[in-house]
Amino acid sequence: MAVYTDIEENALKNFLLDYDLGSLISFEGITEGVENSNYRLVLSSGNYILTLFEKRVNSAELPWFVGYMGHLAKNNISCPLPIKAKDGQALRQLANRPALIVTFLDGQAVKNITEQSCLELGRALAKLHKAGEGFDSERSNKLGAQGWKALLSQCDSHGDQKIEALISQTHCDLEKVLSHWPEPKELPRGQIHADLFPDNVFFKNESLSGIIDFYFACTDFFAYDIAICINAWCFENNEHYLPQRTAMILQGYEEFRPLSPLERNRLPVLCQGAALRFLLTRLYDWIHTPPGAKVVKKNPWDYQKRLTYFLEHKSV
Ligand SMILES: Nc1ncnc2c1ncn2[C@@H]1O[C@H](COP(=O)(O)OP(=O)(O)O)[C@@H](O)[C@H]1O
Ligand SMILES: N[C@@H](CCOP(=O)(O)O)C(=O)O
Repeated sequence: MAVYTDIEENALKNFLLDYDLGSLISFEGITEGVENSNYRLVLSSGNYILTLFEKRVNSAELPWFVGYMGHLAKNNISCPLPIKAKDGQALRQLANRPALIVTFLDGQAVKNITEQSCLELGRALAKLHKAGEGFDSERSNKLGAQGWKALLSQCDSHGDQKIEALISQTHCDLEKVLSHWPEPKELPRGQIHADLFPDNVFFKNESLSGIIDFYFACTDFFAYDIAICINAWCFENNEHYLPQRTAMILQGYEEFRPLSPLERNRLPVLCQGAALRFLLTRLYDWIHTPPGAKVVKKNPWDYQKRLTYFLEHKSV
């Protein structure tokens, strides 16, 4: 459960006085997620999500996320819309954390990934990339290739042999990936979601209904966002790669944004990098998450398997 920060009912009621959203009916911490503390709010005006930003989010960058989500919502992307308080500001403070209320999206994460859901994912991703073109403020990818070595250097096994082996193998794999990582100008770039896992894509009546969790969004290669989706959506039981799912993501994507031959050609290395990025953050969290935190830690070895797959197979 990802609730790192508890909130008191009275503090929440006081906080809500700054908004025109009516009165508090109920609220509860949300069990899913790993990054921030999320609460579902039932207010007299409807349902909302309250996020208290934790560890990885730099509060100076929050206005970028708020601006980006607002821009997407204005451009017909079904995503959470930040709610402004009476003073016109969406970003506030609660329980000593930066806090944001956004609209609640209907729908649920897909239970069984199908080729049809991958097709819809590809379409939605291309539309997201196109819609982001009008938002020209840049946010560098802090978890991009230039940050991987620093992240790995902060991982210490503390004598655990299994983790030691993972760290040591990752040092070798990281060098391999970096040795042929594309130069910044080599591929088309723009605003990307950067964490479009199945839990961040909602479906309703079998159709894709919305995208959430934009707090890793940044400016990077569009094709890297596709590579993240291939990692997250196209493996069965974390073991078996299903290329037909990738084909469907690409088919859906190219209906709205055709890939250049170079983007296609670089997809395998981008898939390696995407696997490595999630391996690294999961490894970091595996080691650093405090024992009492109400969060289910994610398994880094699942992404080591993907990385090994993409290092051994140079096509997607
Ligand atoms: N705008 C939203 N509408 C509906 N549910 C949401 C919304 N934002 C978050 N949630 C719920 O909260 C959960 C955790 O949100 P998420 O942004 O993925 O958290 P984290 O960034 O901490 O991992 C989601 O899986 C979803 O169930
Ligand atoms: N998707 C990442 C972790 C971030 O979790 P989310 O709940 O914010 O999507 C991973 O699987 O490692």
